[in-house]
Amino acid sequence: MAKSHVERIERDELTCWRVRYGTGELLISQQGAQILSYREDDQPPLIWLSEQAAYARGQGVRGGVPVCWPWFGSLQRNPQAVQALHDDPAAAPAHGLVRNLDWQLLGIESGDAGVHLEFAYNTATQPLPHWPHAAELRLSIRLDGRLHIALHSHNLGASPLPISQALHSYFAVSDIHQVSVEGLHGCRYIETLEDWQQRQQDGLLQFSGETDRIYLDTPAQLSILDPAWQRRIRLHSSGSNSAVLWNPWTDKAQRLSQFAADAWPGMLCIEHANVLDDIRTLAAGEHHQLALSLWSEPLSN
Ligand SMILES: O=P(O)(O)OC[C@H]1O[C@@H](O)[C@H](O)[C@@H](O)[C@@H]1O
Repeated sequence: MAKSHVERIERDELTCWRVRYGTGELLISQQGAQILSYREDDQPPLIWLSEQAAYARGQGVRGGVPVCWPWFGSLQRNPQAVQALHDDPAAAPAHGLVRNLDWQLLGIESGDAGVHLEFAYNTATQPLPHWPHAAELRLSIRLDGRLHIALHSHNLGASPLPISQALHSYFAVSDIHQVSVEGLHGCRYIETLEDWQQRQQDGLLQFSGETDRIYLDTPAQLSILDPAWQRRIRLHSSGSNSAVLWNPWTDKAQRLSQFAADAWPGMLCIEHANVLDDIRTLAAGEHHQLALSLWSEPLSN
């Protein structure tokens, strides 16, 4: 029977929970309900956390799985309907408003089958700056040999609520030059580094320079093939048909906060999302769930 254990710890200014189940260990901060790291004892981390991460109030932590909501990326690059919910789109921060705020921990269930934590953020009781709308967010995190993350949005208002969002997951890889992403063949993508031109993926995605792409019509199953670490990270999602693939490479790495200049070969972001023509408009009272399960398999499988 796998053993489980949950303990509350402080990392500098942030309250966190360290969660163990069997060979798995998760670290989660209350700020942003952000998964900071995830590893299984017998292998390198699955989720990457920067060596230069700062655990400071009001500042996103570099790495883990930040929640981007109620918009993803630059608000001004979002469809007009998403921008219109904000009082001042030109002054809005990237990646929405909830990644730097404390969420409420609703409960922890720990048992033989796994450990489950549930966080909530209610914009009716904890208003967001310049975004005067009522919605409840829930983030469910379950560790049971695999990691399951579900971001649930509920429109509490009387009008339709258009949102974009993402689980901005940073994955740990042996060396970005050697990994491939499987499952994107045939998908349209927006090349944000070249005037947001639309292109189409042909075959596996491999990396040879700065990458910042928005893939559309994405399937429910993607994977990261990592021969040097002899593993494949499986990613199964629901409620999402878009994904952002990002590696800053050499130059952008030097400009990023909390990011060592030589850290870029060891990480890859695959951000399961609802962006561009995959944004979701929740009718009054409607719910939407964006979910991701991840685990690794040895390459012989
Ligand atoms: O530094 P931030 O706000 O966490 O954003 C990191 C990256 O997030 C990615 O989602 C974007 O596509 C990149 O363009 C961006 O640089």
